[in-house]
Amino acid sequence: MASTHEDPSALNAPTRYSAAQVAAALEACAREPVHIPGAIQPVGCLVSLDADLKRVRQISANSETFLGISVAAALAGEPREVLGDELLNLLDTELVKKQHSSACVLTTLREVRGEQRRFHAVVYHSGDAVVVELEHLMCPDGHRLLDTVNNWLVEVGQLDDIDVLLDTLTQRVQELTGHERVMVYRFDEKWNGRVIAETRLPEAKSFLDHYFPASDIPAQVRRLYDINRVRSIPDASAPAVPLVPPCGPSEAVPLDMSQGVLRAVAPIHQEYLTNMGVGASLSVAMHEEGRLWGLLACHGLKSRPLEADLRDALCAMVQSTMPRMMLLHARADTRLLQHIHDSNDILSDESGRLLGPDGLVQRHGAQWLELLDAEGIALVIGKASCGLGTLPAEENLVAMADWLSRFQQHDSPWHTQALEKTPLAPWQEGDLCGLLAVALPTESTHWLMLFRREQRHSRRWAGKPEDTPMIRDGQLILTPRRSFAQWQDEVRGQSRAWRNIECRAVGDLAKNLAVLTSNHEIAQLNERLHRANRKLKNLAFSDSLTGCWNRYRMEQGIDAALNAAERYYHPFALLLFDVDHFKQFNDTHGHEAGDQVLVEITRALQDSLRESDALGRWGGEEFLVLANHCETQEATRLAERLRQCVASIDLGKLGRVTISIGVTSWHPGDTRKRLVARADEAMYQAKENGRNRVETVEASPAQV
Ligand SMILES: Nc1nc2c(ncn2[C@@H]2O[C@H](COP(=O)(O)OP(=O)(O)OP(=O)(O)O)[C@@H](O)[C@H]2O)c(=O)[nH]1
Repeated sequence: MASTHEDPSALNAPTRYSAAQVAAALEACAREPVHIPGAIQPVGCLVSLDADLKRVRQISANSETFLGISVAAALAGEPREVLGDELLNLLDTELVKKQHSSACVLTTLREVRGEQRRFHAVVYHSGDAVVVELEHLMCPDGHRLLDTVNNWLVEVGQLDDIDVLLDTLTQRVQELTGHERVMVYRFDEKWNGRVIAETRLPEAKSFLDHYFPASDIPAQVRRLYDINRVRSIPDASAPAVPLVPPCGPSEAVPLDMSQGVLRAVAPIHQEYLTNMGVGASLSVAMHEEGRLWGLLACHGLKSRPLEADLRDALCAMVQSTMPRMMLLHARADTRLLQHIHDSNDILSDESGRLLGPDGLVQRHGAQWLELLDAEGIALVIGKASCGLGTLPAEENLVAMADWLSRFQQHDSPWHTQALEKTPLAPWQEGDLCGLLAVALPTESTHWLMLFRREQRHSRRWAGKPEDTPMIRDGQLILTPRRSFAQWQDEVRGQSRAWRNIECRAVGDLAKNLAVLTSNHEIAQLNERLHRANRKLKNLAFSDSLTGCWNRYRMEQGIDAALNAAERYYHPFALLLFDVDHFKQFNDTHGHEAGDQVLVEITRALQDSLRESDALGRWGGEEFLVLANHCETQEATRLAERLRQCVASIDLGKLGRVTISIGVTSWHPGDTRKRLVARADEAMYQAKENGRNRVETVEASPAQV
């Protein structure tokens, strides 16, 4: 038999009951007033007094056998006669004067039928009344119990594994109380219980790993566990002892016994225990950060008297287990977060270049998938996505992200175990039915998504849940289950649930990814800006035909050289040249061929110049060489070398060209204009003197 739904309360209903009928039955069950039964269990005796402790209001019908005083005498007499002076004084000082709102435990000696008896008293306020619940203390051995609790405190501190911790707790409790079966029962988010640890004797059947539907422990019973951690039923079949009178003198409802230990067992619960084969039961609530987390549940196959002191010691053991368990949970959670943070520590790849979204997912995705136990990870950025592992098609990822962007809050994770039950169902693919999605904080259309596969599993229920409901007086009511024989259903269409800590880890991951992808976008933008700047700079400073410096850049170069020369006396020279008979060349071979010649000359000369020298086009077919750290003689030698270089260029069918070079060198007091004019004069002389030659003009003596 297979069931695809998740709600165990629905599981309780065979198909002939409607959902509304089941809901109404559950609600009726949850209203059952279990805290005001008007009776107690026979293991003790209850006395309720006026708040000023002057009058007995109610007493349980077993007072004669328990305290040696008849109900009539107790109600007519003084509280002192019922409880004894010692307890009455303690009540006054410990509960009334200190205004305790929760229950206190007191012990007292009192004579009963000529014999001194020791009593354990749980005392508490209930409405206007002060309530005293008395139990006999048979063989008080406080030291043994203190030792047991102390030993447990030491042992608990040494256990580093939650499963071992809970198993050990059930073992120690079983050794202490002798119950045939001791279990830790954990609630899920829908209040179904699952037995996660168990110690039992061979005669008790195992409930380990079994589920109990939420209706087994209805809401009002769970609420009682928030008020009162312990529920002890030493004899499940013992008849209840009524309170006399049934209500307090001025009250219309029976006494609220939420804080006590003797509260009578509701008939429905008695029937439940009997059907389960349980003769005695003891449950201690386990809270995690104020919320009921589970129960330590002890079952005796027969009735099993339980010393009140032992019950208190057991409660202390369970309470001291919870902080340790929370610590171990917190440690495991911290480890997960730490792993996620560690994997984010690498902000760039080995070469120092920032990785883009795709690079990041490819590089770290496998690790994240392993840590988060997921099948696929995708980063959806607007209309595009990148990812790793098993994922829906890109258009489906984008459609899901689009829906999330429009309909979900962006500051908290969105998750599901069953996509088919959400509006994202149309885009679900295959068995990827679990999704955890977090918006990147920088951009609401960017989503980090993790997918989990369906995790089909069987749930073993303790008894067939359909056994529960029945029709009484034309109404569906919940009755205790009659059969606890194992029954199994199969859960389909669901992935493993996303834990809170996993949501947090993915939230942190999304934050880091947002920073990394923004950094990458900024880096890319910078790179583009840088390239554009370089291009602009080249355009502004270089000659478009030859690629050498343009006139503007050359002027800057001469000015810089002039400054360096004036300040540090760094000499430099200018070489101005143009192509001989270039007009004729152009006329013969065409302007384009002329251009080609200028390019060839530039390439050849640039190869033969030093790094510190610069070649620039001064205008038309005129070029300038700025030769740094260079005096006239050296400059003239350089010019000669350049002349020869040009003359040796083989232009194929175009033949060869020559250049005439005018050289001048810096003299103190020179300006750019003066320098260029001297170079021009020198070049003119070279032309005049026959071309294809070098001439030098020094500064005039007047200038020197
Ligand atoms: N192809 C080409 N020709 C250019 C360029 N700039 C200037 N010229 C030409 O260069 C020639 C220069 O001619 P002129 O100033 O008469 O001098 P020349 O013919 O070289 O004679 P000399 O300099 O006296 O040897 C002109 O025909 C210009 O059109 C250019 O960028 N490309």
